[in-house]
Amino acid sequence: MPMSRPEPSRPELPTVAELLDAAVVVRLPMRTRFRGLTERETMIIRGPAGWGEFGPFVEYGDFEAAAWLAAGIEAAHLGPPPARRDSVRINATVPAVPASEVAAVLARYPGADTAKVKVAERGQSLDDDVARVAAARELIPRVRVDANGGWSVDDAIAAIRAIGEVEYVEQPCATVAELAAVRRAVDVPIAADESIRKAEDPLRVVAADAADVAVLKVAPLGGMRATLRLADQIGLPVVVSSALDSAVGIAAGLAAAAALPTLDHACGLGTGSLFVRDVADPVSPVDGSLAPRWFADGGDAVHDDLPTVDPDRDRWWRDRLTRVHAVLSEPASRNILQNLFQ
Ligand SMILES: O=C(O)CCC(=O)C1=CC=C[C@@H](O)[C@@H]1C(=O)O
Ligand SMILES: [Mg+2]
Repeated sequence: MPMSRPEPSRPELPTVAELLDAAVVVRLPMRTRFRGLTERETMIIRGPAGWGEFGPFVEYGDFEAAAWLAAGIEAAHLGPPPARRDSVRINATVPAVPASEVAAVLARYPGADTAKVKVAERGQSLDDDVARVAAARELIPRVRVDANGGWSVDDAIAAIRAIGEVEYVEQPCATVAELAAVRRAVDVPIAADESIRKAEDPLRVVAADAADVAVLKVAPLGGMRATLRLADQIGLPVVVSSALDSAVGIAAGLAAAAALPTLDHACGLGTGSLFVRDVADPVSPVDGSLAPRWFADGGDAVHDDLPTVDPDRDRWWRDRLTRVHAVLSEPASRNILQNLFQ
């Protein structure tokens, strides 16, 4: 069991100079296209409590990125919350690959009993989805699918019927009202992802009876403690999932998952397998589970030789960090920091 420590007292919000000094921009090449990406750019930042990650996707604006920065600062300056378990069951993540490639993807998740299969990929057909899910189902006991809001209500109902039994369907449509309509029409459980992490009010999915499962991502929700607080408020079974983070962000996801009072579903924290190269030694799941790790003195180490970016991209990320830090420092953003910093 990882040691439980008392919660640290509220430190000062680090200055932008402090963060910039301790930040490294990296570009991680990927094995397969995922979320339209073949490389993942992100920033890792060292602080007194270890490494944290600031990796909002490049198209995100500064306001949306503020929660991601809060998460990175929390990790680097406060460290993880007390753990309640020493391993976290994870799902295999199957990108929208041809059915013939599913076995090779699943082979990277030894012992996993759950696969999350991407569906509704732009430019592909329902037949592609049905074939990909069937290929996964042949090899693994439990399959969930994620449509990333790509279906209309009618398309979702038809697709869910064609795909057949699954553990749940994640974000079949874009809006909360559509999720609720699909949920009323089918027997399959519905999970909300974008409807929580991109929502002004993440609890609307509950008020609208729109979901059976909450997919929670540490970075867009503003950190590990924010994730735990939302898990408590939302009152649905939770799946902690990655934001396609480097090993540093995954460590924060694992820490949040390890700190939850209850965790009954496999978590989407195995996306390290999608990278050809990461910021630290990759760890493969053992018996379908990952042990929490933390990148700090006395814990795990990030590589000395990091896959850094060219000066233009480095400057772009540093400018972004500077702007987003300014957003986070505004009084109106204090709620994002949840009173964790002075
Ligand atoms: O949940 C998983 O198995 C992996 C994480 C994952 O699917 C995602 C990570 C990052 C961006 C998202 O498009 C995507 C998701 O929608 O859940
Ligand atoms: Mg999702």
